[in-house]
Amino acid sequence: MTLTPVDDLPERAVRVRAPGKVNLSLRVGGRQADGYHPVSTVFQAVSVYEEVVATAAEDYTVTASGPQSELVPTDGSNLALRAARAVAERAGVDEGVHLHLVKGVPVAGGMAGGSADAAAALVACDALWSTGLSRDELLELAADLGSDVPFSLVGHTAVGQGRGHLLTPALSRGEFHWAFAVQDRGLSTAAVYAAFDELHAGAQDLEDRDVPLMQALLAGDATALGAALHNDLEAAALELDPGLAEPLAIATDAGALGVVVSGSGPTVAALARSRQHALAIAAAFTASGVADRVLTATGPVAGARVVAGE
Ligand SMILES: C[C@](O)(CO)[C@H](O)COP(=O)(O)OP(=O)(O)OC[C@H]1O[C@@H](n2ccc(N)nc2=O)[C@H](O)[C@@H]1O
Ligand SMILES: Nc1ncnc2c1ncn2[C@@H]1O[C@H](COP(=O)(O)OP(=O)(O)OP(=O)(O)O)[C@@H](O)[C@H]1O
Repeated sequence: MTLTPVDDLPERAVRVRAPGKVNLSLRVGGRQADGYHPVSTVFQAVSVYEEVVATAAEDYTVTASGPQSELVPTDGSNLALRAARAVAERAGVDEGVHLHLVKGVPVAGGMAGGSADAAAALVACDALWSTGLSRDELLELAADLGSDVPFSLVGHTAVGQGRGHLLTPALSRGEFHWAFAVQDRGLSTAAVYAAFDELHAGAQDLEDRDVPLMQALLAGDATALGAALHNDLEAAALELDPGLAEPLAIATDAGALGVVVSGSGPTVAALARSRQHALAIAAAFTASGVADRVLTATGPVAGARVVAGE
């Protein structure tokens, strides 16, 4: 098969874009026998993107560019490379691929950057090799790669249950505006869940706690959404990284409608009234020196999709 060359892509190459996420609500139960925690979460995909360019090759290799790309492993542990191998194995493909990752999502930042790479690689390899895997097959491969990978595939807004991998689409009206305080230092997701165990003995009740949040989304009401933001991992992230109290406070002072640690942190997500207000909160983060980098974004946005080379 020869794919039509598009813009600067070589022949037999596919470019895919996948979004990062914010957990608008993340409720966590007690650790299960398999080492994971049952969660009830509401994901929103945001316009902070990873790009993956997959080029036909004999071997499996990966390179990365963009902010913090030096932190991304380029050996077999790379989640995107593992995703490519999973597609090949499932579809019986006997060739390799070179993946180039353009990092836009913070690394180890709680916004699912590695998961977005994996979701993008699944979609890219499926297209590159014309494997024609079904949506359900891709979702199954995604869940095996990581709890957040299925959501990076589907995007928009969804409720996640189980490990976070069982998704139900949720209705959301309009566009929400965000400012993010990004840190160079990452937080290990496993370490944050372990700190959560130390802080919380016994299971939490996960049932029906997000009715006001779902209503806020349905109404497109940013003020109500801001009031409903919630993260059970926030105290654990703050325990491991007490400095995160500063961006949380700065965003509140700057009039954020709500502010929350994103997933397992350390990125802090502030919900703004408008695009202008998001820029003002980002400027407050920068001026006060509480972030190594700032981002502004909107949500919800689509999941992993081919942008060139199909
Ligand atoms: C914090 C969140 O980003 C919220 O969406 C996710 O729960 C984490 O998703 P992820 O990074 O894809 O996590 P995985 O790669 O599946 O798991 C990494 C580690 O996090 C812990 N983990 C993850 C998900 C979960 N429901 N319970 C857990 O205890 C486990 O120690 C696991 O070994
Ligand atoms: N393609 C990848 N990009 C980034 N990190 C990767 C990748 N593959 C494996 N990793 C490893 O996974 C770790 C977590 O990376 P990631 O950027 O996905 O964290 P995260 O955004 O906090 O994840 P989540 O929000 O899903 O918990 C990194 O420290 C890195 O060692």
